[in-house]
Amino acid sequence: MTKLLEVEQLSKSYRHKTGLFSGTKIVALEPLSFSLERGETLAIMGETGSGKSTIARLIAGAEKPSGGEIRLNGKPLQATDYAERCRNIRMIFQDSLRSLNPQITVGKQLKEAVRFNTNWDAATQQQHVVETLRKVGLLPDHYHFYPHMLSSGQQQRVCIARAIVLAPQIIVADEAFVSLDPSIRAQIINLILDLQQDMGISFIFVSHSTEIVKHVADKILIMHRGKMIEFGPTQVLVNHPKETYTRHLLQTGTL
Ligand SMILES: Nc1ncnc2c1ncn2[C@@H]1O[C@H](COP(=O)(O)OP(=O)(O)OP(=O)(O)O)[C@@H](O)[C@H]1O
Repeated sequence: MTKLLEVEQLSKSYRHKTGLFSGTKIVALEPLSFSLERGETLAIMGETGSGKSTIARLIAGAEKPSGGEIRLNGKPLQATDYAERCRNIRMIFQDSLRSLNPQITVGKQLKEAVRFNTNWDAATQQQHVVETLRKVGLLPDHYHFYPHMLSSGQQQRVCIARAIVLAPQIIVADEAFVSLDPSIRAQIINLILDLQQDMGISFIFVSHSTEIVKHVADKILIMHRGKMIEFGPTQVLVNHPKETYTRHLLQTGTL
């Protein structure tokens, strides 16, 4: 059976644009391959600068790879295929709360995506947005709220609503919940698990939290200095890691 997501020999390099090292190459990601099945959750872990966000951005299409291929349901994703990728793969960024427009109501912000991606009439669009707000634990009335009228936990729910409003196949979250209070973070993580069951969405999330990763992830990908050093089912990596680095990271929570 075709896998939902296949990443093959994906790599990324940057060039220093200015200064003494102008023109020299920075290898952010050495060629790596992995795959993800429908409804699975993949956690990407590793120290700062190891390439985690680069993988997240490449999968979400926020950047172009330097090499390799990403396939969704067996079909290669082209960098130019913006509309299709936007529908199927959504990203929740680190600063997602700031990405909400303070001057536009929650409902309108969500409706924009629906308007651009469907041919539904205005009433159906609005109904779909209200349903989506319900799915993330918000009320129909929140449609008319401006972001500042909501708590940070509710704002995070809006960001999740925005990510699921087009029923994507994959959501990529890059340290999206790190700034939340621990109790709210737990609620948001549980919401994601519920959505995953209800909608069959796959999640890819970058995290430094061993506790959350063990709780949520089916598979873990460990990065070290731009290289994937280990990838496999969570139980295998936690109980029988091949690399000392993975053991330190998952068993003691230290690098
Ligand atoms: N736009 C860019 N231009 C040049 N170098 C970059 C750029 N983006 C990332 N890098 C470099 O690529 C490497 C990997 O960065 P990346 O942000 O993917 O790491 P990370 O593991 O997500 O780190 P963190 O945990 O701090 O977010 C780093 O050395 C970084 O400096």
